[in-house]
Amino acid sequence: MTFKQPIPTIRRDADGVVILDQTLLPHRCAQHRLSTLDEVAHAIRSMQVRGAPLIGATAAYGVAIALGRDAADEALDHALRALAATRPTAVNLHWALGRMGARLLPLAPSARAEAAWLEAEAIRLEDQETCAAIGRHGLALIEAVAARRPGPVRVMTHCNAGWVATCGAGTALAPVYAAHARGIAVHVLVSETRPRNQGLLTAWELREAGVPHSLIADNAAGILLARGDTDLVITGADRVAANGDSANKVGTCLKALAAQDAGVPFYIAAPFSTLDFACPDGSAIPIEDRDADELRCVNGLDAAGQLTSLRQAPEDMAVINPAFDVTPARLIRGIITERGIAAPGALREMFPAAEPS
Ligand SMILES: CSC[C@@H](O)[C@@H](O)C(=O)COP(=O)(O)O
Repeated sequence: MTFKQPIPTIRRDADGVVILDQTLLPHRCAQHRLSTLDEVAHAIRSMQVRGAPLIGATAAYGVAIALGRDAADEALDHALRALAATRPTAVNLHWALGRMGARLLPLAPSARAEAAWLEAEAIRLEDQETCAAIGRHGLALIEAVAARRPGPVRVMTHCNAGWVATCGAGTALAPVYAAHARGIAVHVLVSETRPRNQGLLTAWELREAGVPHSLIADNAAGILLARGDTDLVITGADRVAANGDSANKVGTCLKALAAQDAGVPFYIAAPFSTLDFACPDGSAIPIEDRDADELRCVNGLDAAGQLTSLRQAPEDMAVINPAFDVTPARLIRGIITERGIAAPGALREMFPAAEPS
């Protein structure tokens, strides 16, 4: 059964795109139209759109939007650079821009805008297929647990790697949706994911889909793993190095360490476009540092139901805010891709023809 996004995370609208604004979720479901390169770059930087596969698709549409105004070599070069500068860690962004550049640079300027729209649409549609295939491969892991013991299969995840973060069903949540569709009982443990609380997006989309879940504090993961309340951990990734080291939302590595200690298998689910064979290991993955106010302030609804930002730490409090961490390959049982589940140390053997992104 093909997964249909309840609200498209991105769709073409004439010479622009309409996005689901993730900065307002889970409190408000609002869509915005983006019609300039600057608006697209801002949407990615501010995380109105976020999640590695969706960032890549959005950037591809951003190129098409820019070329609709000016398709000369300089304008194309400017669009590719401006979008590449928005966020450093998710390699899908750079993969998508590389693909757009390779497709468009050889063309005459007059042919570029139309070709850019077609290529961006292709990236979006391919992501739907990719998510579905990740779901099919990951489903086998959930089925294996369900066959072993009664009761719901308890899957812990971190951040949001569901449909909201992609153009399809998601990556880490795709196996969960596939299991739910098959009638296999699952219960998802959703960590909050401070400071940006992407776990709330995960809890929101699971609730909308009727998938049982519990929101947990990030710091509760250790005890829930140690006392045997978790069968599997599955998270997404923003960049997987050639040796299998995987960057994902900060806090992922702590879950992998706790999972290893508790003997719970830890999996990464990511499309092939997240594998970066040009990056030898995790130490070469650029880690994004984000604004200190993400920690000093919390967003939520006030008593009148208005979205508001509350300061919880003084304006001048020193903050360190890395947005991602790197989970070493030795802690990862497998990487669930659309082409199958690979052992992290065997990516090159499993995908020998892979081009560096
Ligand atoms: C399918 S999304 C995979 C990852 O991009 C996701 O787990 C993640 O870390 C997202 O980070 P974000 O900073 O919210 O873009």
